[in-house]
Amino acid sequence: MAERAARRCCLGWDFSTQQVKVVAVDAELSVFYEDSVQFDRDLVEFGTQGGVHVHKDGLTVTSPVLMWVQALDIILEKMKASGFDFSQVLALSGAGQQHGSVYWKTGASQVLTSLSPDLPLREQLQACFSISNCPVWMDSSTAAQCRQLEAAVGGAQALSRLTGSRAYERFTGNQIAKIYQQNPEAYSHTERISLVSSFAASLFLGSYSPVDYSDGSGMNLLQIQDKVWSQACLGACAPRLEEKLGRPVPSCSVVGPISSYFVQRYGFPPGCKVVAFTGDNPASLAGMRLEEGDIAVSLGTSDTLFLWLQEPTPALEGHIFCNPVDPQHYMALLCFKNGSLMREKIRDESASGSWSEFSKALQSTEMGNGGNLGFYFDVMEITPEIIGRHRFSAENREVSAFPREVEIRALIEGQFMAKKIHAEALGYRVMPKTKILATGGASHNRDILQRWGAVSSFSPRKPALYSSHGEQVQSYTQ
Ligand SMILES: Nc1ncnc2c1ncn2[C@@H]1O[C@H](COP(=O)(O)OP(=O)(O)O)[C@@H](O)[C@H]1O
Ligand SMILES: O=C(CO)[C@@H](O)[C@H](O)COP(=O)(O)O
Repeated sequence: MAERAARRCCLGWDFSTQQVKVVAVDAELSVFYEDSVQFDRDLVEFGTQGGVHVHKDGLTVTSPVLMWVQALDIILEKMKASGFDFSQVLALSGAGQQHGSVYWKTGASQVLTSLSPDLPLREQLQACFSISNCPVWMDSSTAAQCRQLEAAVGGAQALSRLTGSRAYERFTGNQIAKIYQQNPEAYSHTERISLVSSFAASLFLGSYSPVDYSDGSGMNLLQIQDKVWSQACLGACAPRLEEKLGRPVPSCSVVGPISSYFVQRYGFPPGCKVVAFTGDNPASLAGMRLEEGDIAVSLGTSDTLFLWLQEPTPALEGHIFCNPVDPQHYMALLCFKNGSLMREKIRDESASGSWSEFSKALQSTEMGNGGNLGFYFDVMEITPEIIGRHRFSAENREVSAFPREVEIRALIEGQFMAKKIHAEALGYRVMPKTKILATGGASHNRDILQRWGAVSSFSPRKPALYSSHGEQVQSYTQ
């Protein structure tokens, strides 16, 4: 305990789809404290599944904002109970699931700046939001708003050149437009709109934290080259939007010292710096120290593929975001919605809910699956827009079912084949020195990673595959 008390550190937070996580990192970059609060397990009163509520239309997907606030209360109390020495925290920053948005009610900023250290955040912030269920990245209910936005700026290609992406249903500008159109009263009572990342930073700051360039690129609102809001896009989405968003800032900006609430309640030093929070994928690019030529695959709730780019190359598929490390550079990203939750479903149906049974099935089947192929999209996919389960036998006939081991391998090979095909179509190239770095919950599963390595090796140039802990899972030499 004495040693822990003397350890100066920085905290990293992650407000992701299924949980809030924290890590403490010391001066040698060693992680010496980790904790998490899982929404479904630890906050059952909110009744989420996978951290979200899927509405009756099957398209609208939201999360309760107070669940995120309470998760922060719980995790800080757990840290305090474990004897964590907050006085040694020099700075903190973090990440949030991308695209989700939080709507602060008029007067909320006053509450944020005058929080009482005697009460948890949840109790004090309950009346601070004009929308209690926040749209999140899994939402695909804004097709109409997407078409309106593209029409307003001269088409999908023009929007992509300007903001890095054609209109996507989960992107925040389209979500804001839907809220303005369907609930104008709530919109007019909103004084500030945050992303999940800048919302989390605002809690620590005790005032509104700006949106950073990198996460701001996932809104269909930011001109990614000039780093300013596009007036055409703002105007197409909702009135008086610029004042509700505030000015965007570089992702590495120090946005201020920690709020006195955390100093008094937990013992943080008053000088503890809050660095702008960003999106979880940009944060992974920074944290994995991705270099040019490397490809990262994040296997969180979503599966994403991303890489560092010098120059933006906007297209009709995939996204270009501002780079979180170097504001002159960019990152490219592909997002697949049917990631971990789809794997969990097949695990439950075909492997008795056990990852080790799932692994055994992968080990007992051959690469290529005897010619059987499967593509599994239980929810409307993002890349490409498709839904349903599609299985093909070795004779290329569509079939309705596979034996369980074949089903499991078809899922994993199909998921990674789709990633490879879409990535190559966008010009991602696996070079002899390419490292493929894997992160996210499913990257702990060596058997899944090994199949991914095998699918990558269909390429004539063969990469090495690493887990986020730097362990080489598979190496292919020429
Ligand atoms: N051993 C494992 N094998 C495969 N998937 C796993 C394993 N452990 C965890 N996962 C998956 O990781 C997912 C959560 O990943 P995580 O990166 O924590 O998500 P998020 O950050 O989006 O909340 C779960 O949905 C789960 O399916
Ligand atoms: O929509 C995207 C990226 O564009 C998702 O990747 C979200 O950022 C959610 O991330 P995870 O919770 O799956 O890590």
